[in-house]
Amino acid sequence: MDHVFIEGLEIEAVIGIYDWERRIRQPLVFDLEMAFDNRVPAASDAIGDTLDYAAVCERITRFVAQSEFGLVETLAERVAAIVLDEFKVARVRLKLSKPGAIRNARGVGVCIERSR
Ligand SMILES: Nc1nc2c(c(=O)[nH]1)N=C([C@H](O)[C@@H](O)CO)CN2
Repeated sequence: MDHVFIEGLEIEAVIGIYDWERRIRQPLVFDLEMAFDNRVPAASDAIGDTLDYAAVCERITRFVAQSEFGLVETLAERVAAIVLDEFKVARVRLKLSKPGAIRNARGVGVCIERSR
């Protein structure tokens, strides 16, 4: 199966379980791999036939920037649901990284794969 991917989408949000984390915004990084048959847009050369990665980035950014979840697990699940429901994607693999959350680790977070 083909994919459309988004790599390193950076968005700041309120995220975390500690009191100090509720008072600041922290950077989050999203990587997504979305199952999509790219043969149709390849044949038509029409943006309307694509899974438009710009539209997906815009929607995720709008949602995440106003979110205030405690766990990265919750946020990842909600973003995956938006991609599946609103963009008619059959399967999405999503990695959500919270860089700088743990000293000496480049990033921590979750990887999930969900399908409709
Ligand atoms: N599996 C998880 N572990 C932890 C999370 C989380 O969201 N999922 N969050 C924290 C804290 O918010 C941490 O990021 C602050 O350093 C700890 N563990």
